[in-house]
Amino acid sequence: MTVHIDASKGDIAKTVLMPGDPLRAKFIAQKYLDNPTCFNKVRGMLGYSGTYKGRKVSVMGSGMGMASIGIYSYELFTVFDCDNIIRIGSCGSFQENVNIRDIILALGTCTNSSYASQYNLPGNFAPIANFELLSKAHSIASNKKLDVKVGNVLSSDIFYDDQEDSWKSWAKMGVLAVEMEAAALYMNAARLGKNALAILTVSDSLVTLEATTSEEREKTLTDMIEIALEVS
Ligand SMILES: O=P(O)(O)O[C@H]1O[C@H](CO)[C@@H](O)[C@H]1O
Ligand SMILES: O=c1cc[nH]c(=O)[nH]1
Repeated sequence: MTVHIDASKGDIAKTVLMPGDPLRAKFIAQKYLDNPTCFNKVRGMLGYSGTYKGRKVSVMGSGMGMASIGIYSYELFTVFDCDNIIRIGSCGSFQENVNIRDIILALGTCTNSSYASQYNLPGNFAPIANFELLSKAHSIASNKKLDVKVGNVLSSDIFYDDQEDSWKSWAKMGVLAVEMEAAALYMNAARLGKNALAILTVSDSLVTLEATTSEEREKTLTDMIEIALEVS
């Protein structure tokens, strides 16, 4: 038990799916897990464990931003002995060929956050996905005939950016999309010798300005959720 997660060690599976939104965690648990039980309600950050195809799996909200997922993923990895955290989130496209509802496997992350400064490295760290989780997700998506994109994303501390066009500089470097958590998750996993992957569904496009509604973001992310559940 921690001040943020009111559970005992055995309550949480080795693999945890983490959407940003705790209500998405509840939706996934109720729709996909057999015998789901809620292990956390602290701060409304709902967490559930159950079974999927006979395997124990947990799903818990991470909250928005690197500070929030930094806390929850650190506690899941260190106090609850979780081995794998798969973020399932939404993102905004930076590229013309990345359309809304497309799925991205975040191979690597760029960030404007200072999260890595805690490690006192003599240079910059490149946060990357766990290769086994990523290749498993990729083959599951291929078997489902889903055309997923694999590449770099930006994990940003800023949702409402005063520099409206700053994303174009990342786009020029081939960065596919922006979200707000993967870099911190990948750094915690690297530091603690654990495994992480972010699977993202494009909810809006900074290129075309198209967007999905918040109801769609909560309920229509089924392909991404099913890939993550199959990986678990
Ligand atoms: O859909 P989630 O997982 O919350 O992810 C994205 O949505 C939030 C911003 O609306 C940020 O958390 C961002 O990373
Ligand atoms: O962080 C995010 C998530 C979705 N869409 C965005 O534009 N930014």
